Amino acid sequence: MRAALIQLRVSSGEVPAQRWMRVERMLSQLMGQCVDLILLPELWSVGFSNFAQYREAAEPLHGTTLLRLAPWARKLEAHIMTGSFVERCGSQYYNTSALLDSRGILTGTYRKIHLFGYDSQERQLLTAGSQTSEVLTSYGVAGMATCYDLRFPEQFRRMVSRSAEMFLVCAAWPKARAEDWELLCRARALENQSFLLACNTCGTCGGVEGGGHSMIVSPEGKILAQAGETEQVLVADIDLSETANFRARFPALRDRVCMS
Ligand SMILES: NC(=O)CCC(=O)C(=O)O
Repeated sequence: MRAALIQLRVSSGEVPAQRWMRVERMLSQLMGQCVDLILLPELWSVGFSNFAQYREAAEPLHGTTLLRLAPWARKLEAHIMTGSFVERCGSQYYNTSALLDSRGILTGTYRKIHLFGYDSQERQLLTAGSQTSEVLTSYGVAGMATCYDLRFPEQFRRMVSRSAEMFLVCAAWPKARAEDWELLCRARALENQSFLLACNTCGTCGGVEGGGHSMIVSPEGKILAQAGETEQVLVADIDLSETANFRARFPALRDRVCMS
């Protein structure tokens, strides 16, 4: 499987339309590259730290993000994990990401469970999701998660218990905690013997510098590909049979003991 992570620069000085233009340009550059799965970061259109814009930027589930990305999924014949957007549902607002299949059909959604309360208004403005998300794709079962969720191993273990074989993570993780980012991405992959694809932002939004370093981690916890600190598309080939092979060779997941 060939994956492409669109590490987008999200800066306060820009309007979402400018980011959309760059995203669509990067998607058009993927034409002919036989990419199977594309990921975008967390709240890339509004900007994670642009809290004052959340309400105005909110959209229904089948809103702008899905409507604009679905034709790209069809054109590129690739799954697209849309990154997250502010979803409006009745009077509630969520940090929601979606997975489109290569026909542009919505196959999975995830509402961020762990909202970030430190130095952030996310927890005041949004409602937390309550369900993990495991989506059956043509490449296996994908578990979806968002940024701060990386600090909660029980969420990833639950997804593995529900058959996840790889994790798709969108993020707006700051440079200030870059070491945590790498450590947590590798730990969640290794302890769950699963591929982990994590797509981050870069640029400075609301005074917070995005850390970049989007990465693809193997089920053995090794970084297979990693972006730098600037805007770029990270493309890498992944051998998904490694998951089953490693789980059979070193069957730690079979030795789980129920602690509750
Ligand atoms: N967008 C986020 O969830 C930020 C998380 C973060 O900065 C951290 O966990 O540290």
